Amino acid sequence: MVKAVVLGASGGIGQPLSLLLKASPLVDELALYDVVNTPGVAADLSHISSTAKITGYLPKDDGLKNALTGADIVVIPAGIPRKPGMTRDDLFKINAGIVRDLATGIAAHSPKAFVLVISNPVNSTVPIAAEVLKAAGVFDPKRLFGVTTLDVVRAETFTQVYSGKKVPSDATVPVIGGHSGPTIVPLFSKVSPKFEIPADKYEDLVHRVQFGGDEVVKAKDGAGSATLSMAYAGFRFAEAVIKASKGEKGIVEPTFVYLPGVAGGDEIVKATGVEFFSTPVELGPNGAEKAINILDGVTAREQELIAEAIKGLQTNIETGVQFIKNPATK
Ligand SMILES: NC(=O)c1ccc[n+]([C@@H]2O[C@H](COP(=O)([O-])OP(=O)(O)OC[C@H]3O[C@@H](n4cnc5c(N)ncnc54)[C@H](O)[C@@H]3O)[C@@H](O)[C@H]2O)c1
Ligand SMILES: O=C(O)C[C@H](O)C(=O)O
Repeated sequence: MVKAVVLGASGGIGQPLSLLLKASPLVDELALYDVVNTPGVAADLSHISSTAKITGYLPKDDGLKNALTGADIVVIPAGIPRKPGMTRDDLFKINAGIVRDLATGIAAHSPKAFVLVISNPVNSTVPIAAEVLKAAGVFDPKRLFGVTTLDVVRAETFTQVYSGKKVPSDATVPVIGGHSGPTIVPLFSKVSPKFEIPADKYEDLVHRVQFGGDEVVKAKDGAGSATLSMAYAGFRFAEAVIKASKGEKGIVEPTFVYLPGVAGGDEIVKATGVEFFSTPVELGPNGAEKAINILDGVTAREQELIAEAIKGLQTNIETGVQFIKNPATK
């Protein structure tokens, strides 16, 4: 039996993500939580004939507790999205508190669940969730993930656009680092099986992967950021976590994790100097079983991109950690 919970289920990401989870044969029970509209969204989805039993909760009547109790996997797309001219870090002021409060609920009501954080800025909201879980004494680094799958999906898509060739279906373009502008580092040299990127397209391709989110924010013109592609990516990652938890072997996805708590992570901390980092992670029954170090043998240009990413990440991570450790200074 798998119980999935979506926190922020009535939003632009939350609704299509809930639709995909409701339609999935991997999910037996689906609980939707938001500060608005969940009874309606749940009623609507309940008419779909897939097997997942669905319920909707609002904050009243212990809604968060009831949604989370018994959860195996909790996906968090709660929080405000960007408008043109904003960076993801501009969302911190509001979203940091939202993620802190939801993580507090998870610590109390579903401390063993896999927690997938979508809310931006991911580079800071994941450290916030980690600090909340640590303070409650229930932090398991193998079970907390920042969802960076949309960067991987974009890298796969744009690679095809720029090369004019189909990326083999068994190939993943690894994207490492974090989830904002220059902290996003696609490693085209590490695509396996090998896939040549035309040299004259390389810089444009990297830029599109790093700033793909801005393209959508601009096109939506004040109506938010990526929602449908994010729901697709969020579902892809949630499905990977669920399949691995059921024993399926060989599932590897890049994701933003707390490295010191994941096997293989220390080596990456040594190389980067940061404790939270997105890297390909082998998933298993307990979550993140192994952080895979793909930093060796990257190109000189990729080396530069990684150094730039680390600078940004250091600040973002510290901002998140301090928000919980020293709330008075915020
Ligand atoms: N990780 C990624 O790759 C990625 C991609 C796209 C968007 N995002 C981020 O995801 C977040 C959501 O984006 P969206 O477009 O769905 O926004 P949205 O405004 O459409 O939806 C957010 C939902 O969160 C709900 N919410 C607010 N406070 C809440 C709380 N305390 N508890 C529960 N629900 C709460 C709102 O009511 C709303 O329904 C944003 O922060 C956005 O930047 C991340
Ligand atoms: O760009 C955004 O603000 C949303 C999201 O992080 C994205 O990459 O699309």
